Amino acid sequence: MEAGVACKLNYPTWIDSERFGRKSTGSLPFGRILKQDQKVRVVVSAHFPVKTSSNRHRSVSSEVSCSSYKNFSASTLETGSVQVPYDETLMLKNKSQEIEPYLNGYSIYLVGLMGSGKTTVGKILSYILNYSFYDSDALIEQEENGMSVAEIFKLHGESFFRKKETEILQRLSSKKQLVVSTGGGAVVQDENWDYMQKKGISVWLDVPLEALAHRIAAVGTHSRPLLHYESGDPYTKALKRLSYLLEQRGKNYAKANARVSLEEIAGKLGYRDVSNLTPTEIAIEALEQIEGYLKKVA
Ligand SMILES: Nc1ncnc2c1ncn2[C@@H]1O[C@H](COP(=O)(O)OP(=O)(O)OP(=O)(O)O)[C@@H](O)[C@H]1O
Ligand SMILES: O=C(O)C1=C[C@@H](O)[C@@H](O)[C@H](O)C1
Repeated sequence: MEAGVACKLNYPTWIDSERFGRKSTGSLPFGRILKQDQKVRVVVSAHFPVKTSSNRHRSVSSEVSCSSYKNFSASTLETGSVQVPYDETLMLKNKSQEIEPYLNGYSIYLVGLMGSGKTTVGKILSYILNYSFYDSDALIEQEENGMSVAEIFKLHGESFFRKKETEILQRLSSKKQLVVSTGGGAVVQDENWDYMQKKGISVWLDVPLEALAHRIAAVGTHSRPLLHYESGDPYTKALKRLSYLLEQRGKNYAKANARVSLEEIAGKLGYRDVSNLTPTEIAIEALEQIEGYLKKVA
């Protein structure tokens, strides 16, 4: 009787390169026919063409399986995984190319609490997708002759600011190929959702409150008027107010077409803390979630 031994190295999307073509996930198989009683030693060795100076690693799984000749339902003999360095910029580029046909020029509206990284991640997305970037808070400040959001709140009140925010979103809604970082409170008004959904996809950056409070405390609370109501050190002030805001707005953020949970990304990548995540890793996940949403509604 003849038998075949097959070996397979599974590789995930991010390992794709010109070498492997532009398939998504896949495997590199090889096989050999064995004569009766013949033994074979299998050594899995792979070189991944990832050029990177990064010391970040991800896991690639390997699998050795065996099947009888002409019978392709192989049984798995051994599975394992290797840690290989990866280049997050290359992964971001691959992901953006993969998503382009589905995205079809639709704008991306980032929603989330203050400090959730809408501006930081938004700029990365706009660069890689070749989209224009807008920050709705910054547009309001520009239109108010450079007055800061905090000054606008103080001088004209919150309702004036909210009206301006809606006007800005209405204006942006007629355009495609934008990445928009929206104000943290934009999700509260239904009208704003109509504008965001007109030619856009909404993405919620869901960041744990403690991480948000740390970020905000690091840059100071002075520019964020809604934190002025609280007392205590900057971290405590931020945490108290953000907890209240999330309670009020959680269901509004959850209306977004896609959700990017930093806790989930950290879990997936094996990081203990969300603060280990880079903005690029978050941007990659945002593209993945957008792709998932677009495939679902296609
Ligand atoms: N992944 C990250 N890791 C660590 N710090 C980050 C990350 N993303 C953003 N930050 C920092 O958090 C702060 C807030 O980020 P950013 O301005 O992008 O948030 P935002 O959602 O646009 O905030 P706002 O709505 O208040 O304008 C900045 O100091 C930024 O450098
Ligand atoms: O959460 C909010 O309501 C706000 C967030 C900021 O982006 C600004 O839009 C403003 O400070 C209000």
